Amino acid sequence: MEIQPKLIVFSAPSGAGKTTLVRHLLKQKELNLAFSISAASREPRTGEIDGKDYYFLGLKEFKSRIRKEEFLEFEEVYRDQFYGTLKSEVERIWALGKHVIFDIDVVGGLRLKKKFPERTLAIFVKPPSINELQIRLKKRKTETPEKIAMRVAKASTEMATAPQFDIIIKNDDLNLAKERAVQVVKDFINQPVPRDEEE
Ligand SMILES: Nc1ncnc2c1ncn2[C@@H]1O[C@H](COP(=O)(O)OP(=O)(O)OP(=O)(O)O)[C@@H](O)[C@H]1O
Ligand SMILES: Nc1nc2c(ncn2[C@@H]2O[C@H](COP(=O)(O)O)[C@@H](O)[C@H]2O)c(=O)[nH]1
Repeated sequence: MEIQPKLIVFSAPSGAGKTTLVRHLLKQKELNLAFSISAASREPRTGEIDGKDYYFLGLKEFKSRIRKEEFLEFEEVYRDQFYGTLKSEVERIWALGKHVIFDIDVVGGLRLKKKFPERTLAIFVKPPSINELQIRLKKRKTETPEKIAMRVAKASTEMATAPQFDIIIKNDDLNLAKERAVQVVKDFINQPVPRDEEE
């Protein structure tokens, strides 16, 4: 049976738990999801693999790809740190007959929703508080204190975008959040795409 490929977007402030929920969903094979590997201008963290976690392009190459209009969306999420979805990445996943799942910032998430309104489910992951974000990021040990401060400083503006998303998942109790994520994604991919957005 042919599938109607969809876009599942997870957006939130840094530390809310997007990656954790997306990884959980990718383990549910019956959902037929593939992760959209974003391009990033930053350096890889210890353990991150080029072509698996991100396409690590560096700033010069990233800007050159912007000029060549290779992105479906991109954003300077933090100062001099660009992230974006390459058009080729979404095409690659759709050619595999899979739905695309994204872990991207709130601006990028809403941009994709605007581009493909009917075939996108835009999910906002809501942390219990901004203070909790700081605690989680500290525990994650991937960012310097300065970078954590920069990420947390942006969080309240990002939280204000929550009502523009289709669904808000509160990520306080992680198991409950995982269950709800599986349920809403399952419901969405089982819905038909309205005719005007069919290819
Ligand atoms: N419900 C939760 N309770 C406690 N810790 C959590 C919960 N959900 C996720 N975490 C932890 O919080 C940290 C941040 O989670 P994660 O990396 O998934 O966030 P993120 O939104 O993807 O952040 P970023 O945008 O920086 O990539 C991780 O160490 C994760 O294990
Ligand atoms: N607009 C986009 N935002 C993206 C994309 N890929 C990741 N991101 C967001 O960047 C921050 C920081 O990520 P980190 O890996 O450095 O912690 C986070 O909010 C991501 O969701 C993208 O393609 N477009």
